[in-house]
Amino acid sequence: MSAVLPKAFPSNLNCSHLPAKPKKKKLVASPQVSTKGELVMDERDTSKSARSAKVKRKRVNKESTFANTIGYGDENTGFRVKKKESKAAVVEKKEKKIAEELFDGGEETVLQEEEKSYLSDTRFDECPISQSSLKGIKDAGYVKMSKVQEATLPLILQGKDVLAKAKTGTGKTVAFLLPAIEVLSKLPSSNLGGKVSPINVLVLCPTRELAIQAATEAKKLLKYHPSVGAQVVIGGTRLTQEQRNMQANPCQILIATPGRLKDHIENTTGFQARLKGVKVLVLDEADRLLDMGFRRDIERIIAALPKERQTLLFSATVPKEVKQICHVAMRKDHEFVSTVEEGTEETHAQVRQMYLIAPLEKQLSVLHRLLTEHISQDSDYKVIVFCTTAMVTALVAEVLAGLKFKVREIHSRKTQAYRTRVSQEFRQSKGLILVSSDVSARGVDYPDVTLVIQIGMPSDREQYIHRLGRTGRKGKEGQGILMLAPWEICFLNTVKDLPITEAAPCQPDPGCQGKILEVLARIDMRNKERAYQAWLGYYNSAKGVGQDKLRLVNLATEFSESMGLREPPALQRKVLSKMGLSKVPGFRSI
Ligand SMILES: Nc1ncnc2c1ncn2[C@@H]1O[C@H](COP(=O)(O)OP(=O)(O)OP(=O)(O)O)[C@@H](O)[C@H]1O
Repeated sequence: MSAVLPKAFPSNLNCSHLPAKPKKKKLVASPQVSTKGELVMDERDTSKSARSAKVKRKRVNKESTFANTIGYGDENTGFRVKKKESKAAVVEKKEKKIAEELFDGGEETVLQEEEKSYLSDTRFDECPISQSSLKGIKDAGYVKMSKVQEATLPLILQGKDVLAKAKTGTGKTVAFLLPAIEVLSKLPSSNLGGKVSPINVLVLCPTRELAIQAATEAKKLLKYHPSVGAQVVIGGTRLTQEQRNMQANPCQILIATPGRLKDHIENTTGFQARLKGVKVLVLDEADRLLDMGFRRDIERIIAALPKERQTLLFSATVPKEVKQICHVAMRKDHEFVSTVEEGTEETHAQVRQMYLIAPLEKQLSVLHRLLTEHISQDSDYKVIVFCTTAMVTALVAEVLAGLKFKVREIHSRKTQAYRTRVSQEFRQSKGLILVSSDVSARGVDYPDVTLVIQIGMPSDREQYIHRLGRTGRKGKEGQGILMLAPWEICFLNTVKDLPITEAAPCQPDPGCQGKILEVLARIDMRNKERAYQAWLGYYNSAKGVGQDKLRLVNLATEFSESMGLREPPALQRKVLSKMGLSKVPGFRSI
């Protein structure tokens, strides 16, 4: 099913690359409903909307039946109440309320129908899991298992090592936490309860935000397991504080980022001994944790764990290399589970993907146009703009704030307290743009993100998929736009099997470039220098771009011009040397 894009996104806009968000149709009487109670569908309704229409039609029929019963019925008058007998006034009021609820519910039903795609038919209460876990699940509002949860639970409960692949936003966190908690709850009680109990479940996550989020999910599931505790150890917080927390509170489940965990292994008294209790090791975003950036830390951590343990690897992307090296962590006879059908895309069909090509000097004004269009279409907009590096993220956020967009920024140069606060705010907000580096690329579960924009080529295909996966979660619709400079087109080769289509060229608003230059002129020169250096560092090691150093000089100059600079900033000699660029003519150094 490649490249079939729902026509429900018409390209009838000024900026025609931006799909219009299908308007939620309220099921009050409207011209869309014929006198026969059928839904009149316009041309845009294709298979998906037709599916929704079925549900809507059901509601409409319900409405007319209900309307007949209570004396509504004139569709053209908006189901106004025909006042019959005055003694019926109270009843009428009640009925009207019910009718309103029914109609509001109609819209919700449509959404739920669409959202069901990631769920299986199996209910949690049909599974062999403890009452305490079931109560936690119920309180969390989960009734049916998602497909990946259904597929992995029996295997994990049998004690198998599992490598699991399932699309973004389909409930992988619960898929590994729930059975891990079940394994824990079956351990002899000597393993539980004491304040300095061994660590039994170790979950590793590549980013701090993700670790915090997994801990929050664990706490929901542990609500009725009073003697079991989950703690988090992540960078950017005080090591001593974490040491105290792990001493003072039950900590059978530890959720950690690799660097900080290694720090505890090396510096926290008694920690290694506690790790000897690990029965289940989880690598969330396993492909990321096993790539070169983390591999050493992971090997060091695994060396500190008992060999007799169960290991679970989860991710939305499992490239071949991961299958080849997963023996680093898992037993040979592990099971590979994928809920992504062979030959189908790893991205969601309900997320429309587009790319557009814009030279660097136009990218900010194109971004301005994309955001303005999107905001005008959807007052509940929630957008993530991904940038290549932390300092470029900071710069883009500053420009967008200067252009009066409602923006927050998140990247590794911010303190952890700030990151946690912004992350929390964005999770709960609507009408907000989050400009982010890859700290938000994987795993972070922000509900109802309407659009993901990626500026510049992502580090690889997997990162593209994970960033895109911040929208269209739990079966909802979403949009993704990848903005590339003309010389980044090579990246498209890596995603050519995905249904990503080219957008029509975008004409920025006249006058916008002038405003952007004004904003750029007000930005501190140091921020531009940092962005330039970071940009250079990123593309210097980017596949398909960084090899030709002479070309890189020109591209970096283009980037500095896009920030309104006449000449590129000078870099410290040692920085150029670290990047292997000190002998390349054309860079200015100090
Ligand atoms: N069975 C379920 N029913 C309803 N909602 C669920 C269920 N399981 C998980 N969820 C919710 O689905 C959302 C997505 O889950 P989660 O973040 O674990 O997805 P994921 O597959 O790990 O995504 P990613 O690949 O981006 O990390 C979360 O808000 C979670 O609370």
